[in-house]
Amino acid sequence: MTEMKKKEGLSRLFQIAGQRKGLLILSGVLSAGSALCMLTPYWAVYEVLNELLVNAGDLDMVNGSFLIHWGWTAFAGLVFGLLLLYVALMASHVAAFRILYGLRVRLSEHIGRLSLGFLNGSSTGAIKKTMEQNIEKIETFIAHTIPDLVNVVATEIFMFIIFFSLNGWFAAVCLACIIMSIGLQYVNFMGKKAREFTATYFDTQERMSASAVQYVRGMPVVKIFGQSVHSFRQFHKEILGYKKWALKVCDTYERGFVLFTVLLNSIVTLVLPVGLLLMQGNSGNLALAAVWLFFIVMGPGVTSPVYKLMFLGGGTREIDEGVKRIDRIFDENPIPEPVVAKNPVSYDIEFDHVGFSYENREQATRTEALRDVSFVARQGEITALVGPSGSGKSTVASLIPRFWDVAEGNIRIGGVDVRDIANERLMNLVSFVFQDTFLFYDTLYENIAVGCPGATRQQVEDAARAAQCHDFIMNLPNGYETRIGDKGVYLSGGESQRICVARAILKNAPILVLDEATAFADPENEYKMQRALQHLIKDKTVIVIAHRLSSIISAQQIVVLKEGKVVQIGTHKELTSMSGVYRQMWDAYTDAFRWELNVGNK
Ligand SMILES: Nc1ncnc2c1ncn2[C@@H]1O[C@H](COP(=O)(O)OP(=O)(O)OP(=O)(O)O)[C@@H](O)[C@H]1O
Repeated sequence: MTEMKKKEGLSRLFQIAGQRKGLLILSGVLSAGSALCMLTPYWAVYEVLNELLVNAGDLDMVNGSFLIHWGWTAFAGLVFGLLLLYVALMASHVAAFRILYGLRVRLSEHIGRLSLGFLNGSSTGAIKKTMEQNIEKIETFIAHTIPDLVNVVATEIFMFIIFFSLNGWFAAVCLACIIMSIGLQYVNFMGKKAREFTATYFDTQERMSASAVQYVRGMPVVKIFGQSVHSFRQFHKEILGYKKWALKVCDTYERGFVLFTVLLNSIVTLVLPVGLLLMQGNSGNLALAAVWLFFIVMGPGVTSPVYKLMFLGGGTREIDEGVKRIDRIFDENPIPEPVVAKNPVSYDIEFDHVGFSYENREQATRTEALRDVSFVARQGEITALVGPSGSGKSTVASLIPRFWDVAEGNIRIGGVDVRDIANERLMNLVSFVFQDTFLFYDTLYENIAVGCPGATRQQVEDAARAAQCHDFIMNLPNGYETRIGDKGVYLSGGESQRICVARAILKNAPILVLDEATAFADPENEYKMQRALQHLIKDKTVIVIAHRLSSIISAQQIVVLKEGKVVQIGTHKELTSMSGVYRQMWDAYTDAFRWELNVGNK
């Protein structure tokens, strides 16, 4: 892989395509053969013109069967050419889909080895786009662009062989037109400045579509907060920005493009005077006249492959960008597996002087999230993490299953550093109920059963009962077989979260991390869920991140974080009996509660 990553642009694309060299060479050869066959009509036109001109004085002398023979030859050439092209495209498609399959498998395997932090972050949208669209673009390159490219180049080469074999002067005029126009396009589009220019143009285009999406998506917020003018102003600004660059691009490339088109279409204009000059001393030369006529009729034919070449070039740039994004994921380092894996037998979690910073590679910055964090979460106890927003609670929880690796200190499970536990084993040790629930597009049964693939139906239903979701599932039209998202079946935030809790209950891992797990529940369900959790957490190491302090009063230990540091540790009783961050939070919480009651009593 390392060797592969060094290449960029077209050479990188050809390197990927090279994985199925045999099929692609076959496709190229067939495509070139098809180009050759497709030129038979040109040859036929020349032969027919020649026959007609030679016998122009007495058309009765024209050999009719000769003309019909060439007519059939042209037809056969076309049919055979199309047939070859069909087989060539079949070969290139087979190659493309095999390469795509291999790439997707390798990418999936690689993503499977990456840290969960990378996957859980904002990059998931980009990964999805890479897996779907960017890989699809490679299909376009291998299945279409390569055979097209071979076809276009072969057509040009064969055409010029025919042209030069007929007449060097006329052929040279056509060749000069083509070389000059391609050169002009190259200067127009390939210069460094032009590339930067195009990049800015694409950026403004992307910003405009992003802004449009935001405008539409944020419509409820925009309406409720009366921000329509401001929000539309932003969208309007992006449209104007795009317009400015679109006009600039048109203005800049206009002259060059016009010149390119004029030059390409000037073949006949140049062939005519050259023919006149050649015919001057040779007015009776009918063979030369036939050739001249041939160039007048067929000369412009060499230009269409050039146009095709130009569009192929434009498409290749976009594919190249897609490959860069694929390589960016391959560049992401997998989570290192321990050389000698150790297996913890007890499940106390110990944070020992842990320090951690989030890294933003694009902007080359770091955000320190945790500093010198030390505490022990004991097995069979609930450890609650509390603290103001941004104090690092979620970060502490995510470091346990190695979403990221610590920068300083150690995290140990049963005395074993998490980095010394095999990744799969670590994943089996920890159940995580996230703040943002995730349900698969599948039945509710499968959504719960995913927690423990070998579970029986009874176990799945028991888990659902414990998480207080059995009743609402049974009220749905197809019960456990209801598919989420189908026929307008959607679950509320609380219901989705309970499905995730059921999944965690079924997994029955010795370590349970609950990130705001009961946040969406109404008081009655919260009580029921608390009871279910009580049952679930027996003998387990439980870490709860909670904002509603009432839900963690009974926790055996509360770790209070502030600005990434542990500022207090104790039980609710101990922490409320002393001044400090927790007391302030508790006072604020109970004040808010009293305020709510007072308002409610009025
Ligand atoms: N993926 C990330 N990339 C960069 N910085 C991050 C990332 N996630 C969190 N942070 C930063 O790390 C710090 C701690 O965030 P964290 O989410 O752990 O806090 P929290 O206490 O869980 O907050 P909240 O209660 O609001 O969920 C914050 O300053 C936050 O901005």
